[in-house]
Amino acid sequence: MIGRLNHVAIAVPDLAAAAAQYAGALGADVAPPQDEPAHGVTVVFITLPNTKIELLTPLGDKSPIAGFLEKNPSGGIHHICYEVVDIQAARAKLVAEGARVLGEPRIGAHGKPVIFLHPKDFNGTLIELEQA
Ligand SMILES: CC[C@@H](C(=O)O)C(=O)SCCNC(=O)CCNC(=O)[C@H](O)C(C)(C)COP(=O)(O)OP(=O)(O)OC[C@H]1O[C@@H](n2cnc3c(N)ncnc32)[C@H](O)[C@@H]1OP(=O)(O)O
Ligand SMILES: [Co+2]
Repeated sequence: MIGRLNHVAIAVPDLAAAAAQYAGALGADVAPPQDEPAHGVTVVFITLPNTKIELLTPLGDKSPIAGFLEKNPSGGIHHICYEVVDIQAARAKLVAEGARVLGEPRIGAHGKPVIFLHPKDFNGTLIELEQA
């Protein structure tokens, strides 16, 4: 069911510093910051030849990544995002298999519907699915 790796997301305490490090020390193609108020994060996308990196920092006082950064104050890998062809079909299959799907599909940073799967059901890794 899952297809291409769309992005690996890294939660960071200082978005500007992390973006500058990727652009400078790592010589990467770094896009400007993008506020995503519906998701409680500000993101910076970094385009690699075979996938993307999403740098994330909290936006607002109810960010879903606040707890993660409290536990990992220097930052860390927060989620991985796989593409699926049909998000509703993927959601129905995962619910039928007993996985905890975190809410209904919502429009993500690429203007496409996304859902999240609880990390405790997937080897300690938070999974995002994005409709391709
Ligand atoms: C910009 C839009 C979009 C895109 O298009 O790319 C995004 O990427 S938005 C990204 C941010 N949004 C989300 O993460 C939404 C889904 N996440 C959630 O609903 C919550 O973060 C969560 C996964 C339910 C965790 O909630 P939280 O309150 O922070 O933690 P808990 O205390 O409930 O945690 C339980 C348990 O899980 C561990 N945990 C938490 N987060 C992660 C993680 N990212 N990776 C691995 N494990 C995680 C946490 O440590 C707890 O474990 P124990 O301590 O063993 O109990
Ligand atoms: Co993401």
